[in-house]
Amino acid sequence: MASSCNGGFRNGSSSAQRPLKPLTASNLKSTSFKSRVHSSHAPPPFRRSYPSNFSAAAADGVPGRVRVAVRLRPRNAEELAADADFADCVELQPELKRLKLRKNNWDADTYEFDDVLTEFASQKRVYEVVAKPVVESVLDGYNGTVMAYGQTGTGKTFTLGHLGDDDTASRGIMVRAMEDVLADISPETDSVSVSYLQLYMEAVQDLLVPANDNISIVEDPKTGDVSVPGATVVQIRDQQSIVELLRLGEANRIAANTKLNTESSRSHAILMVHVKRSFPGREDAISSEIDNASHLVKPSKLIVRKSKLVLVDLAGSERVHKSGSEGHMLEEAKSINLSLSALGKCINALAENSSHVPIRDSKLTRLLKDSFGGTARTSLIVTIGPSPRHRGETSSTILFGQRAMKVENMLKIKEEFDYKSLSRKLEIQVDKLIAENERQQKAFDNEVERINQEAQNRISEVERNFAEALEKERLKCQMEYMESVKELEEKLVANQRRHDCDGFINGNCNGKELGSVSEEVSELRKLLQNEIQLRKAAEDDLNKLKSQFEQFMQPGAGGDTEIIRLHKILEDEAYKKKSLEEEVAILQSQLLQLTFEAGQAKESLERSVDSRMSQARHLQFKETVNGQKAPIAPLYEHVGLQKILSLLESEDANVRIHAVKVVANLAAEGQYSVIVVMDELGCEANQEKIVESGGLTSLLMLLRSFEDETIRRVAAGAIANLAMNEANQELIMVQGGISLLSMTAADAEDPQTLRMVAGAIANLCGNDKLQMKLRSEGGIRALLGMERCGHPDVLSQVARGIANFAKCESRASTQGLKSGRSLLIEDGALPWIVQNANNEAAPIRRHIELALCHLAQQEVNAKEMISGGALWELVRISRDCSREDIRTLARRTLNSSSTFRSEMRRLRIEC
Ligand SMILES: Nc1ncnc2c1ncn2[C@@H]1O[C@H](COP(=O)(O)OP(=O)(O)OP(=O)(O)O)[C@@H](O)[C@H]1O
Repeated sequence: MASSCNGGFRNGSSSAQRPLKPLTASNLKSTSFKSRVHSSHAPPPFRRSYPSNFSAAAADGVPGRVRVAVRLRPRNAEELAADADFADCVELQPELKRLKLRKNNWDADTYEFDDVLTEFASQKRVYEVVAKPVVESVLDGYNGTVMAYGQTGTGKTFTLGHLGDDDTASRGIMVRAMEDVLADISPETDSVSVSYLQLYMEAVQDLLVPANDNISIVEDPKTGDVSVPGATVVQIRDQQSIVELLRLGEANRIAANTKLNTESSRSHAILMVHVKRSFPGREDAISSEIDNASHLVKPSKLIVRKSKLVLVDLAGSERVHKSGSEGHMLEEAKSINLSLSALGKCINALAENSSHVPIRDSKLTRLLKDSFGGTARTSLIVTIGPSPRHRGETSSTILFGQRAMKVENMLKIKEEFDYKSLSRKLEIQVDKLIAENERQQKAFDNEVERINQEAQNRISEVERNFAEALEKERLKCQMEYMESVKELEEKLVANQRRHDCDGFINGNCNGKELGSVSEEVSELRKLLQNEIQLRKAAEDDLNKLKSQFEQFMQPGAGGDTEIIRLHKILEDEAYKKKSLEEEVAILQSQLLQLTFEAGQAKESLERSVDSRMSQARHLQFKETVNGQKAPIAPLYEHVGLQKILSLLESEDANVRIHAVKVVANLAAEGQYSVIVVMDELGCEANQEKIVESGGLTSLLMLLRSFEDETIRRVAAGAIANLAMNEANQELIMVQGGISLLSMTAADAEDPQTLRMVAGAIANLCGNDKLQMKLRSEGGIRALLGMERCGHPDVLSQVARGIANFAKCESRASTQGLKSGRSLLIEDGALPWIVQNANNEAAPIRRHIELALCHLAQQEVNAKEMISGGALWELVRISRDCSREDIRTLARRTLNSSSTFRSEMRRLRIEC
């Protein structure tokens, strides 16, 4: 049968091809059994540094010849008596590692062994020479075998299995080997387990559980490794437990009393010690895959080495006639001899490099497959007795040993990564990391939430504090202002009274006191004047800057392009225009002529009107149209109103200007006529005719014209005049007049245009029916917006409009047609009203005074007026207004309001 390439009773011829050796190989190569003795300070084998190629070398194998030592048993009592006159058949030369086997008195054969142990060799010495190197190899990861072979009664069991209960010095190899193994391993990373078997009559039995017999021997088809999976395996943790196990095994081992040995073992005893050791792997031995997978946390990468120490106490070879075996014992002896013979044949085959090693001839050879010609480090001790009576058996034993010495094994370390352990560690680390990550994420989220909440709380608190502080400050300023005004007024009144009284009694006044008050008042006035001037100057500057900005913003190139484009259009239209020019010129001259005639006719009419009021209004109308002669009533009789109105849409700007002026004058004259002399003269109002003929629509259209400010100004003036008539007011609204006027109010800069627009809106403000619509179409805001102009005439119209609106609201409120606060207040008019209530321009002041009175007549406005500072203005009006009727109105208004009354009481103001 061919030997396995994976070791075990194989041909050893290839051993010379293994160049790499582990450190332990030096021992293996040595010609002696000298042990590597570790000092107590030496690190354990797995903590030694290995050459970088250690693993590779171990994997490929290193040669290791079977070591053989011979041990001579001392003469026993029987031999001492029986052989007293005879010399020993062997002579040992231990220093030369030689044994001389006497043939006769003058001749001897000399044999060399790896070690020669005399009858005086101690058990300790035997262990260190024979077994210790193997044990160390096992601890390094190799398989190892220590086997005792010899004639029955020569001391195999004594050498191997003696427990040394009475004398520890006599402990055999098994106990000592386990001691060394247990001393070397680390309980945290390593483990040791044993099985104890006997091969008896070609059956494998469990010495630890005797009922467990006939155990199968299994060979791994890939590796060739031999195992006995059915055997009991016991984990060993301490020395005591191994001794007990060995004792148990010894008790269960079959022995018999023979002539040669009272305790002759009738079976081969096999102690299998499994050593599993783990240690950190080298970085380069770890696959990159694992490195990648563990880039965050590198768990220790464990390498596991599994080795096996096999200690074999063979049954003794015997000559049946010498041992006196018969019957069953004879069968036992035959079986023993058969298995030993099979072993001898295998060793012979291996020693002779035979191509066939009869490994399957016996279970013993199958079990020892790895020990001879395999991967194990094997040490054989052959035991011999000294008696010349057994010279033949001794010679046979020596020859067995000599042949065994020729067997070359290929030692290999079997190591592997502990992937299971690594995977378990990685899983634990991953779980830990996930848990830690989740914990940190949760903590982070909570922290963000907390910071957010804190920030929100802080913002809310700051906002609340700010609002409270602002409100407090505002109330404080208001109160201080009111108190100071009150004080000043009281002081003034008191001084005035004192002065009047003193003057009445003494005929003269207290010049000093009066003088100081006057000075104070004039000082305040001066300050006020300065403020107004500064404000005007600032507004002028602002307007200048605005116009500069607008000029700056006009794109020169773009403008030029536009002019060129328009010029081209004009050229295109030139022919058309030219043809119309003649007609226009004729019409213009007709208009001028008729205007002149109309003026003359009007003057004659005016002379017949003897009224100062009408003259004043006449003058006003003349101003309104920018110097245009007003009385042109008969004009349309000559030209035709339709013709004049059609000229409003003329292409020629000049014609449009003339036409709009004429219409404006007609409207103004109509107004005049309607109010003053219509009945007397029996004339129809021009306004009605203008409106009927679509003039209002044309005028509103002209408001959209941005090209000529004059046209917008005059058109707005005409609309303002038409807006004095209630019927026209509704028409203006219907035709979208408010929007157009608001639009003009928003973008016109010319104060005169704004005055006309403000006047028109002011007129509309006086219409009770149009209040809501006017407001909803932005009329009030447009009116207020024009105060930006700052021109007194414009402000006067704004104030008039507000007064008109307030009057209508007051009236509606009184009639129960309106509830809720003033739309003026809602549109933000109150601050401006209060600010201008004491405007130095009398027309503005009067309108605002009236407006304040009207607003105050609506109880619902009272609180807002008080908080807005209007109360003090009303009090001032009730006391100081130069017009008696307004003073009375203000006083009556204040006294009729419970809200105002209680506030005045609180402030100790009398009215
Ligand atoms: N070196 C020794 N020194 C002292 N006594 C020894 C020695 N070797 C053997 N003996 C004794 O010799 C006897 C026989 O030994 P042992 O039983 O070990 O032989 P054996 O080879 O195992 O025999 P068998 O093969 O029959 O089992 C025992 O009593 C043992 O104590």
